Order: sequence, then C-alpha cells, then structure tokens
Amino acid sequence: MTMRKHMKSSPIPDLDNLKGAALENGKETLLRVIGLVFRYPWRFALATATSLAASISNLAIPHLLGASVDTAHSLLQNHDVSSDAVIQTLSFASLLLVAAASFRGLFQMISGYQSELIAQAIGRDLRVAFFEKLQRLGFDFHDRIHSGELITRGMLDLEGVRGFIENGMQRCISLVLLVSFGSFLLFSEDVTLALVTLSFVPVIGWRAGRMGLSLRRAWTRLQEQLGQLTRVMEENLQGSRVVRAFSSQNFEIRKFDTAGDAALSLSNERIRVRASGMTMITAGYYLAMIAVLWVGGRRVAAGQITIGQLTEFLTFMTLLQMPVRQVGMIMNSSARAISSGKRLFEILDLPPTVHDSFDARELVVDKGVLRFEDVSFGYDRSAPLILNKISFQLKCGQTLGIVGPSGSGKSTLAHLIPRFYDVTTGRITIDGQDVRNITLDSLRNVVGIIQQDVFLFDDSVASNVAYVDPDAEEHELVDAALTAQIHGFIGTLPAGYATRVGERGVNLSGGQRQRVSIARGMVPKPKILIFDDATSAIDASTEHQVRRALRDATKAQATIIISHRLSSLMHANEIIVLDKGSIIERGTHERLVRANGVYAALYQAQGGANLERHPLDEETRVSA
Ligand SMILES: Nc1ncnc2c1ncn2[C@@H]1O[C@H](COP(=O)(O)OP(=O)(O)OP(=O)(O)O)[C@@H](O)[C@H]1O
Repeated sequence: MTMRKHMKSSPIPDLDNLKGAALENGKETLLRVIGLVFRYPWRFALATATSLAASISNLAIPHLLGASVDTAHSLLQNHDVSSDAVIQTLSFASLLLVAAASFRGLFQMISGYQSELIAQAIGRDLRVAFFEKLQRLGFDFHDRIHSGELITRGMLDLEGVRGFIENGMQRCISLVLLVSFGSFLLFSEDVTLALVTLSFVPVIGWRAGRMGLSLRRAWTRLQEQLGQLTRVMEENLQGSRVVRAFSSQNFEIRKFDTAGDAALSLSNERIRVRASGMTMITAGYYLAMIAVLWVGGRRVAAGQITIGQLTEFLTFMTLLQMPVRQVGMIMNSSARAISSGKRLFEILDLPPTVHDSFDARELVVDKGVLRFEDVSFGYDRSAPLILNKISFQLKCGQTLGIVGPSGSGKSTLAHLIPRFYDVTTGRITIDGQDVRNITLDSLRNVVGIIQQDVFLFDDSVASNVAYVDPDAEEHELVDAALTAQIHGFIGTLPAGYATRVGERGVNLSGGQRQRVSIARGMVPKPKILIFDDATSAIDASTEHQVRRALRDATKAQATIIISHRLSSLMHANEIIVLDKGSIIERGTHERLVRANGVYAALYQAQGGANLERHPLDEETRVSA
C-alpha cells in the first residue's frame, strides 16, 4: 500500500515547458479563438449588426426619457397647455420608449440566436477537428498522454472555447458598443458630466485586466486538475475488475476524493478572484453614479443642463448596471477560453511524427517481399535502443516465427512494419520500397496485425469482424470466422452474428475474443499478416485447428507469428530468437534444436521431444 502513489499530472511531458508560455501568449490564443467566428462570416456580421442595432435602440431609451422629462417639465410650467395635451405628449413619448425597448429586445434576440448558432457550429467543427487529429497522431503521442486527459481537452476545454463564443464574446461586444456609443452621446450633451459618468470605466479596465490574468492562471490549473480527475475516473472504470479483485474501492474513493478536493479548492480560488475583482468594479460604478447625481444636481441647479439631461445621464448609468455586472462573467469566460484554447490548440497543432512524406507514393505489391535491413529502434532517443540491427527477409507464402523472453522487443519489431513507429536507423522495405516513402493508407492495407491486446467494439459480432471492410459479403465473414474457429460458437449465440459483444467484448471469453480478433484480421486478406501473441488465450487443441485453417487461408501471404508457445511457430520457414533487442539465434526448428542453444532450452522446457507436434505442422513446413 505504501508503494501506491497518486498519479502525477504531467499530461504531455514534452509540452510542459509550454505552460509558462500559455500565460504569456494569452492574447494570441484569445485572438485565435475570436478568429474562429470568421468561419461563419455572414452569421457573425448579422450577429454584430444586430448587436449594434440593439445598442443604439438601448441608447435611445435614456435619450427619449430625458427628452420626455424636459417636454413634460416645460408643458407643466406652461399654464396655457391643457392636461390632455400633456397626457397626449407623454403617451407619444411612452410609445416611442416601448418601441425602442421592443427593438432592443428584438435585435438582442437575433444577435443572441446568431451567436449561439455560430458557437454551436464552431463547437462541432472543433470536436471533429480534435477527433480527426487524434486519429492522425501516432502511437508515440498516445503512449505519452492519458486518454482521460484527452477526453478532458476534447470535452471540457472545447466547451470553454465554445462558451466564450456563445456568451462572453457577445456580451463583450454589447458592452463595448454600449459604452462607445453612449460616450459619444454623453459627450455631445455635457462634457463634464460625461467625464464623471464614465469615470468608472478605467477602474473596470484596470481591475478587469488584473482579474483576467489571475483567472487565467486559476483556469489553467483548474483545467489541469479536472484532467487529473477524469484520468482517475477513466482509469478506475477501465480497471474496475482489478479494483474489485483487490478490494481497493476505498483506496480508489480516497484517490478520487483527493483529486476532487484539489479541483474544488482551485475552483474556489477562481470564485474568490472573480468576487474580489467585481467588488471593486461595482463599488466604482456606484461611486460614479453618486458623483453623477451630485455633480449633475448642481449643474441642473446652476442652469447648465436640464433636468431631462440629468435623467438621461442617470438612465444611461442604470442601463450599464447589468453589463457592468457581467464584466466578471466576461473576464471569467475569456480567461477560460484562453486556458482552454491553449490546451486545445496544443493538441490540434501537434504534427504527427509518423505521416505521409510529401512525395509518398502508393505501395505497389508485386512479390510481397518484406525486408528488414539493419533495423535499430528506440522509443526514446535518449534511452537505450530496444531493437539492434535486425535483418531478415520474408516472402509471400512463407512464415517467420519470432520468439524471445518478455520485453525482448518482439511486439516492437511487429509495430515497425505498419509504421506505428519509424525506425531509428536502417530500413524496412516491401518489394524494395522503403515503408517511409509510401502512403500510410496503402501500407496499412497491405499489412494486417492481430494484436496481443484484443479490443472489440461494443457492437455486433458481425460488425467487429467486418470492422476493416464494412461492405464485406456475408460469406467472407463466415470464411474468416471459420478460419478463426469461431463460426461454430457464433452460431450458438442468441442472435448469431448480430449478437452484441458488450463493452470491449465483455460478453465473450478471452479466447473467444482472440478468435473474433483473428477473424477480423483475416477479412481484408492482407499480403503481410502478423500474429502478435494472438493465440495466447486459445487452448492448444483449438489453436491447432486455427493453424490448420490458417495454412490454407494464408498461402498467398507472408506471415509473422510471435509467440511464447513454440507449438505455434515450430512450422515456420525461419525462426528468430530475440534477446534484449538482438537476434541471438535463427534458423528452422530442427536447426535450432540441434544448435542446443536458447531455443533448444526453451523447447526442452516446453516438453522437448514430448512436445506434441501435430502432424499438420509437418505438412505445413516448407523448406526455406
Ligand atoms: N510504448 C513504449 N514506450 C516506451 N517503451 C516501450 C513501449 N513499449 C514497449 N516498451 C519497452 O520496449 C521493450 C520491448 O517491449 P515489447 O513489447 O516489444 O516486448 P515483447 O518482447 O513483445 O514482450 P512480451 O513478450 O512481454 O509481449 C520493453 O522493455 C518495454 O518496456
């Protein structure tokens, strides 16, 4: 238990050094987020135009009110005017006010509606772009970043960006338009009172700037912590069987609690920053209002402005009350957009390490000869190599067996063929074409790999088998299932091929999952087929049957079999024994047994001469 440590939050180690830059580059990120709206220029133009119209309608209200007060005041002082005429004038002014308020409501509604449509569309675009990026980034990326962290970025961070476009940006535009046009009107009425009225604007600017910076820091930390929380939950759900098997629920709950508490305290910090920033802004606003009343009252008394003009100034201040209150929300939303945008763009901007070169060509398969030429590979350039100068050649119709202790590099070797990773030195060719010079799609259509870790989608057996080729004919699926010795079992399922396998294929046994996975690998009939310990969970007798079926099915293919079980690969044309990334022995089964080395020892350990050799193995062995 003492060994248990909480996961450290270092989502993308290589990108950690960018975190400081994330704060400095806030403006750039915000501009990039804002720039997203230009994907929908007409909608954005309509949203801005209607926001402008709403601001103008809004500003007409204080002006009309001021004019009405002045008119009513002068009419009431004029004893020659009948009360009906006063009521008529005031009714007309009221109608104008209702019209202005209605237009404001209408324009605001259109502007809000358009902004929401733009935000939803951008949310969709970003989600698709993010998902597409995840499909393109290589294994090395997925090795380094936790899927929980990616889910947080693809959902919560994306929502932070979308939310700003939907609310923050529109409110910010409305506030700026209101203050700008309002200032113009107020200055044209009375410069002194306009200065007093707008005296709180610099306070907003100063406080909002400071608040924005603190909120950005708080959001960056909070988003990272939320990523940590998602990681804990995701890992717990993935490993729910292990958790229950070791009765570790309480440990897991404590782990989640700790991550949750950290997120809560960061969230509280954010609330505190916002509340303290808003206190000063609100105080500045009310002080300015008092000052308008005091200075304005004196100017009315001195006959410098009319009572209607004072009403106009005070109504303008009242109109600003709501947008000023929203400054905190705008700053919060923009701070979140910056921190979230940064985290989102980090992924969107990552170039895939394994990608098509600019002059990549389609792979042309003739004889289907796979060659490893002095191939060395390391996952990390600073760490020791995992594979050392590996060379071999494999032709169509031949089988290569790879055996070796755990961690000797067998799967790594297999992963280099479809370019899950690129070789560090040396080269891999298919019919003389370096795999780095051919398109990934054409390469991966030719190389099929049936992996050690079986992953089935929560779909029907048929959909899983036909995953690579959804248009495959029914007989092709049946043929593949027959080869994998799973057709009979599928027939016993309640809905046959239409039976759902459950999440990760939970409704099937380990061996059944492996056989469905083999069937899936057989459907596209790749020229080079790799079995990476793909039969480890299948019983020996069924495995014999699988191999027997494979013998016919893979006659025109080059096959690589990686296995700890010698019976799986004894029939190969060549067997290579790997140890610490180097080939230490190679040859046919008989030659290796005669050599009395590591392979022979393994052979003896697995039963030696008594190791049952199925007659089919003899039949299938082809001299090299
Ligand atoms: N994605 C990775 N990043 C860094 N190191 C890795 C990665 N995958 C494997 N390794 C390391 O590379 C070495 C070879 O691993 P590999 O999976 O190729 O061995 P293997 O021979 O297939 O083992 P096994 O028989 O247990 O499946 C191991 O030391 C392993 O720790």
